[in-house]
Amino acid sequence: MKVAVAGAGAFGTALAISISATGPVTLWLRDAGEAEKLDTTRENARRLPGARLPDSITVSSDARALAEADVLLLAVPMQKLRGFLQDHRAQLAGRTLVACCKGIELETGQGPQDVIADVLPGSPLALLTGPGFARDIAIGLPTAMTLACADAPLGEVLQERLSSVTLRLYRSTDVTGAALGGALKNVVAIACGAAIGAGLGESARAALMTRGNAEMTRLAARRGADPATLSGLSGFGDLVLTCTSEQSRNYRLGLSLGQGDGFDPAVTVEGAATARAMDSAARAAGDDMPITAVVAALVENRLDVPQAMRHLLSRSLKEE
Ligand SMILES: NC(=O)C1=CN([C@@H]2O[C@H](COP(=O)(O)OP(=O)(O)OC[C@H]3O[C@@H](n4cnc5c(N)ncnc54)[C@H](OP(=O)(O)O)[C@@H]3O)[C@@H](O)[C@H]2O)C=CC1
Ligand SMILES: O=C(CO)COP(=O)(O)O
Repeated sequence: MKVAVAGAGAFGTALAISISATGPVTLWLRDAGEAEKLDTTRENARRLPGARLPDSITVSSDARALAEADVLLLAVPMQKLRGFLQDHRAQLAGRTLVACCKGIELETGQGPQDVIADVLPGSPLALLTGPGFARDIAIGLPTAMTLACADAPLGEVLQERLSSVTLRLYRSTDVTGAALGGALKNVVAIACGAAIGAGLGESARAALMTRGNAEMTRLAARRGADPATLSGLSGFGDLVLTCTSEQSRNYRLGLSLGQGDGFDPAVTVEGAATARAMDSAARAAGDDMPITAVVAALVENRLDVPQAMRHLLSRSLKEE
């Protein structure tokens, strides 16, 4: 089975390194100059400095490399996924597509699996998500993630090929639940970073994580997901990681909002657009998503952190 990773950002590079331990893999990136540099230096100095590319990784910017793969891991940011699929529709047709991004498309409210089905209907697809920082995966620290695939036999094949000695993949057939967990934990991480950045304390963070988890689970269940998925790696697991570590870009954006600092707009922070997309969808559907609503307001500068916290605390008292 020929495997390629599309997108040589931090995560795509880390996945290629991990998968190369058990077989050859192609790492595809769109920029020919960057591809040449990466191939020569064998280090992604821009996105994942310090991690060496093993010889079993072939670097390419040639779109034909996409067409040659049986399985393609899509490691581009959520808001760029549709454009990537449209640009390479011909090469991607017939391939098994594994979405590795976490988020909800701002314009449509769709998750990665829906965007793939929209652009390339009928493509066999899966989702790779869960708690794992690119750097940890790249240097071989122990990591467990979720491989979600509605087609159970295909899920088993992918789980077998994409797992390694240090990257342990658990299978699920609940693609909706896994996708929503991965998307929404980033929103809660922004809220937690904002609380810590504003000096509101660890108790506030614990409250946000717990009520955020309740919000994620409620929404996922309403959309047909198994609530148990949200207690697993792709939900609770990733929520814990992202809400407690400064390695997380979503958490760091929250910290900067709480501290009143600027944040580099070039950094990939999926939770910002996802909060806005989910807030609109929740309002339209009459769903109660208070943490998502305040994060959307924070990233749109409609509220500051003290106002956001006052808003959450002044809601009517209820049963847990
Ligand atoms: N980093 C991490 O620890 C983890 C990330 N993820 C998820 O993986 C996804 C990607 O994140 P990450 O790798 O960190 O992001 P980065 O910002 O590090 O990299 C994004 C990559 O996507 C490429 N890209 C953007 N648009 C396109 C396009 N239209 N066509 C081709 N390539 C494109 C960029 O290329 P260029 O350099 O040319 O702009 C860049 O290489 C996100 O959804 C994230 O949530 C999931 C788990 C862990
Ligand atoms: O999803 C991640 C870890 O599981 C990475 O989180 P950030 O995108 O916030 O850096």
